[in-house]
Amino acid sequence: MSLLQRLSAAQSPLVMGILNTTPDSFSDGGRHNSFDAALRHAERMLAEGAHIIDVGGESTRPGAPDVSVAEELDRVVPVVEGLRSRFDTLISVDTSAPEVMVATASLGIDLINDVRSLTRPGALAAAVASGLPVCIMHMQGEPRSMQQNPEYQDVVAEVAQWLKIRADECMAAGIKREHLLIDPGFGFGKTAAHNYRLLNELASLQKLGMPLLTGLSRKRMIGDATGIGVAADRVNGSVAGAVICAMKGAAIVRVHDVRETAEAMKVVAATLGEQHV
Ligand SMILES: Cn1c(SCC(=O)Nc2ccccc2)nc2c(=O)[nH]c(N)nc21
Repeated sequence: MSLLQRLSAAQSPLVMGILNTTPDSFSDGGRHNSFDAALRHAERMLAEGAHIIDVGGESTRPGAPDVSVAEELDRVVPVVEGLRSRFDTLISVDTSAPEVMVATASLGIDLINDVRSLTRPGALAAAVASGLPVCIMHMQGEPRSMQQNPEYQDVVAEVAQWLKIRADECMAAGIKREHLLIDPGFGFGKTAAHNYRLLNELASLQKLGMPLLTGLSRKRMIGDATGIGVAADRVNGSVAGAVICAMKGAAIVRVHDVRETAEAMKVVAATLGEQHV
């Protein structure tokens, strides 16, 4: 089934497993090992219940070095080919580069996941030409500086307004409305207070009429609330966040800890599924 078909059939959010292809995410740093390790990681996430694998070639952490398009292509294209040939899974590509969108669209991906919402030169045209569903995400500023001093009058209203305007611009450029997903961008130019206000009022974004994708897994906002400094140790808080997103209407949750999240989504499905007893 296509991504959109899966979304409409689901009783609880689809689980999007995060697959990092950046060599620094593997101890040896070698390219070959990174490829094998990435495919093994994807295989494990699929076995644990992931519906979508999100393949990213560029780290968007504050302070992360810029990655050339060539380097991003080198990391992402082989992994997408490997996933497509080995597994039956939905694939999203986490990129802002039009060249990467074009290259991976021809390989058969199911979603463009651009944290910059197609604002790079050529990205909007590439997304329109691909005919693929696109997730647009709110970010205040740029990854390098976005966390220095995030400020809003009303973060929920401003994020909603920004997403509506950007969605309208994408539709005006030729992206079909049913191909647009929206995302509040937890951690992208927000303080902990901003992030938790957005989480608490997530349901209000449903008025925009597009499926919600959320990604708070292992992020600083979870660390702030739990006092856990090491990202990989933030599993319980991340699963709690995914459940809150699910109960407030998220259609896709982007996570590191697939097994734990997929189990939690079964409890969500049991809860939300009981509409007519
Ligand atoms: C690619 N991508 C990212 S990368 C940032 C990240 O995971 N940081 C992070 C991860 C682990 C620990 C600390 C920070 N976040 C989103 C999101 O929230 N929504 C969508 N749609 N895509 C996204």
